[in-house]
Formats: sequence, structure tokens, C-alpha cells
Amino acid sequence: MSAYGCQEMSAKLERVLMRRPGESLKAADPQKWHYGPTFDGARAVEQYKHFAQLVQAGGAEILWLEDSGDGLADAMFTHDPSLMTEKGAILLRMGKPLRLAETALHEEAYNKAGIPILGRIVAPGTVEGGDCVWVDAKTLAVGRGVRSNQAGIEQLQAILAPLGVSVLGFDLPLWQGEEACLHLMSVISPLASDLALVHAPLLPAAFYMLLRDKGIRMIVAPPEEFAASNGLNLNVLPLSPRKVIMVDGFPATRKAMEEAGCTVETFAADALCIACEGGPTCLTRPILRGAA
Ligand SMILES: NC(=[NH2+])NCCC[C@H](N)C(=O)O
Repeated sequence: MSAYGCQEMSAKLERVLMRRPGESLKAADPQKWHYGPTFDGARAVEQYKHFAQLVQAGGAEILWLEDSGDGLADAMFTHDPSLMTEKGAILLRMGKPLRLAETALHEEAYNKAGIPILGRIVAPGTVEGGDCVWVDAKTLAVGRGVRSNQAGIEQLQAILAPLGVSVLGFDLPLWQGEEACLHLMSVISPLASDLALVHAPLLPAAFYMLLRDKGIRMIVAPPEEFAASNGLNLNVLPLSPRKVIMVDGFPATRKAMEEAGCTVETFAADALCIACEGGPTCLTRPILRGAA
């Protein structure tokens, strides 16, 4: 089956591209990869298994990439090197130089699965999936910052224009510097088509106004948990509208979502997500959401 198509963020997750961490992550030098003090490769691999079980139990078909020791420790964050549209995949170009080689892994997987390639971002353009947020099926917001640049955003607009999609760039702050990971998705997780979890202080103001005008309700995540989790309390993956997976240990954020009608599942992720700066959304590249 070569079903694909995904221009939304929370409809039922039907198919997803994921990479099981293994030798590359276990051998990763935390300094080189900017991983934090709670990094522990072997424990991260164990914690990932629980995450994968939750995704599978939600009914999604997982297309697997394997970590056979290619040294690409960040490649488990499959959200970033490609994007999916109703007309096929867009191969992106990573702004973090250590991750440039990951795009080829996605290209190979799509070729194998019979999923067409709609376009690709080329130098000097850079766009990472973590900077891309479908506000609705015809509006893609892209965070412009360290990882995604203006040239990349313009290329993406040209690729998506024939689909009737508008690409809107929003400036991100430098926040914790060039080495740290701050994507547009670091400050928002869509939970349903009309509901999102946000870290309000770091939202580009014009992006906030756009969401407000579109009638999207924003739950403001407790800032102390944002700080304590390195921002990962906010990185929440919907398996379907209001049915979500988050990292364990942030009860106030969980409660805020439950009060908005969400069902929340958690997994322990200190060694995996908190340390490696990527959460449940980053660990998944949705290929198909909603009905085909
Ligand atoms: N979509 C995401 N937020 N991905 C997080 C990626 C984390 C990864 N360590 C990086 O710095 O690139």
C-alpha cells in the first residue's frame, strides 16, 4: 500500500515514518550532538520502545528506518528531514549540519514505499519539519530561525503553490543560542483542529494573532514545567483529535490538557527526549492522517 497525505496535524494517525534508535545513539558523544546531562543512550533505546508501543497501540502503521550504526544519532527525530502533502513528500534540507545526511534515508524509504516525491529543498535553502505547522490544509506556517531560512521558505512556497497552499514565515527568537534546538513546534503542539498547547512567551506574535483569528483555542502550558522539561512538556503528539502522547513527569501540563477534554498517555523520557531535545512529535513523521 502506498497511502499518503497529511496537511493537518491532529486527524487520526494512520501511517508514520519512525526510526528505532540503536548503535548510533548509544555511541553518540553528547557534546557533539548537544545532548543534555540526563543523556544515557542505552536507557534512551529502552524508553523509545515504550513510545513505539503507544504509537502502535493507537492503530498507526509504522514504516521503520533502522539505526544500523551510521552515526546519525538525531535521525530518530524523523519529523524533521521531510514533510508530507496530499501530492507526495517534500525532501527538506536540514539547518543542523550534522543532520544533512538524514534526508537521503527518507528519500529511500519513500521510494521503497511507492510514495512520490513532490519536491525538494536545495542549498542554500534550509527547512526542518519541526519548523512547519499546518494551521489548516491550505496554510503552512514556518518558523524562520537557526534551522529554517528565508531561501528555504521561498522554495517551499514555490513547491506548494500549485496545491493552493500559502506558506507564511514567522521569525523565531535566538533563545538559547545557535547550538540549541528551537523550532516553531517547540512552542506549539496542535491537539485538535481547533485546539493547541502553547508556550505563549515564545510564540511569534503574528503567529499567535493568526491562530486567534482562525478560532484556534490555545492552552497555555505551565511555564515552570516548560523550564523544567527543557520545553518538552509541550511536545505532545496527537494520535487523533484530543487523544495524545506526552512525556512523563509534568502533571500540571497534563491536567491542563485533560481539562480541555484530552485523553493523555505518557512514557518515561528523561534519557531520550529531555536529553536529546526532541519529544513525541519530533520522533514521528506522519505520512497519512485522517481518511485516505
Ligand atoms: N522536531 C523537533 N523538535 N525535533 C527535535 C530535534 C532534536 C535534535 N536533537 C536536533 O537538535 O535537531
